[in-house]
Amino acid sequence: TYYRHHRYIPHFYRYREHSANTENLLPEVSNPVPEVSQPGVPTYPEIPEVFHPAPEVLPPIPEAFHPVPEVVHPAPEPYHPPEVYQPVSEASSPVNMSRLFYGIMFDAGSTGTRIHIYKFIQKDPVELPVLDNEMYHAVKPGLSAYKDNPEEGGNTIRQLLKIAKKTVPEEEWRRTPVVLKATAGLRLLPEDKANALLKEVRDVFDESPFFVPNNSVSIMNGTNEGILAWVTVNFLTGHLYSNTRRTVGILDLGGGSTQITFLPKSRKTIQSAPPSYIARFNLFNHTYQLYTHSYLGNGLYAARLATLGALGADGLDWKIFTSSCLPKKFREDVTFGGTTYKVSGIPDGYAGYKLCYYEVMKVIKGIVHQPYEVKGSSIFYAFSYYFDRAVESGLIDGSRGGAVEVRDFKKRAKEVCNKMTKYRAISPFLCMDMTYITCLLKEGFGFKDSTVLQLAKKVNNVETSWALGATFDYFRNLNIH
Ligand SMILES: O=c1ccn([C@@H]2O[C@H](COP(=O)(O)OP(=O)(O)O)[C@@H](O)[C@H]2O)c(=O)[nH]1
Repeated sequence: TYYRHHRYIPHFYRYREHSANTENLLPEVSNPVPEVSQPGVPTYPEIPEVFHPAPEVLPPIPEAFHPVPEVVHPAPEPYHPPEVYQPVSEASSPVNMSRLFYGIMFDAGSTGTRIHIYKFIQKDPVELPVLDNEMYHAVKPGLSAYKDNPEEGGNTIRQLLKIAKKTVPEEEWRRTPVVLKATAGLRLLPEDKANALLKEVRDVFDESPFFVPNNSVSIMNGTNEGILAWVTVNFLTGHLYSNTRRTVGILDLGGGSTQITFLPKSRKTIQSAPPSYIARFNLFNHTYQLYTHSYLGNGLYAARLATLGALGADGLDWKIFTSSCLPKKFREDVTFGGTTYKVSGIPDGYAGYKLCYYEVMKVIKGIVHQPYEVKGSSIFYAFSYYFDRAVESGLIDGSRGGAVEVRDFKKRAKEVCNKMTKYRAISPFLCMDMTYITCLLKEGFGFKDSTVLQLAKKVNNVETSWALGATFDYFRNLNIH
């Protein structure tokens, strides 16, 4: 929680290694295009194909395929080991003849920097390549907090790279790409400050032993952020394996921005959307046309400040920003994106759900577009702060996640706001956050009370984040347009 920023020393707050289970199997590579290798540029096994037109009736699964129902189905053609693979030395190979490769993706978010180290295995010749596991690690605060001290920001990256060096075997370092993509935190900074941070990261990458591709450090645009999270979740849930139109939508609530992405079923959704909200990308012989939008300034932490009237305000040294969403006696300095604000409840005023709802409406009304189809029956996966707040408020169990209806958020928001003292210890912002989430879902996107949201932090043991999709995009250009 950022309001305790002054106690933050950048530190590792999560460390885990987990193996993706067999549902993360990547099906076989089809027709690998031999790559012309360029000096200094390592070559990789192709990210195997995750999209095959599914035959109408599935023939029995041959032994060569892991028998994972729904996720893997036999490819229509016999398997030919791709020719582009580099021989992998025995030392780096768990079993003889196995080929493995790694990808390192940094997520420089507004509230934290995370490293994802993905390990893919290509077993030869009868086994399929699998996404074997993800090493995930995070530090707080995010890079933007170092806007006036980029060197220190660079040190957080250096720290995380140490984990990469421990995770990736030394003989793989040289051909393991390291990429960083920044999201809302850097988008919200003045260009010169953001560029100084990016340059610092580039220098840190350059001094590392990993492969630093061209353009490996950048600010990602909101459209790509939405699409790549959609790719991750649909891959991990097995929806990219068959040629059905069945996919799941995603709702991502970050600190600075929020994304909604889904595959529209109805033409009207596409026709009635602002043209920039429709994006296309190619995934293995198929062009997907998605509804996607990222609302900059509508992430949870940016929305708090907007609700308080503090975002972009002047007189920050002396102004105190108040809200009826906060406990009356609450008073604290809060920091977001390296700027500190004085915030308080209304000591002799009213607090509670109704007033709070009215306040947060300002941040949403007329800003968030309601897609035509969202009232329909698509399944949406909601993660990031949707998940965190649902856990904090007791809506779901943190280790298992679960499905909730939009009306559950509303019910819990009312309870939290009308019993603020009870929830004060969990977070003084819980009422504001829960009310904002309710308002965003209902008044913003236009979800019905009965819409079911699948809340997840991980799917099949892999973080639900755009980072895996971005790694696919790196290895195999998805050609987002
Ligand atoms: O692999 C990840 C990446 C992010 N998050 C969560 O997603 C939110 C990230 O918001 P971020 O700081 O990235 O905001 P943005 O910059 O996207 O607005 C926080 O709840 C993180 O804990 C996560 O759970 N796993």
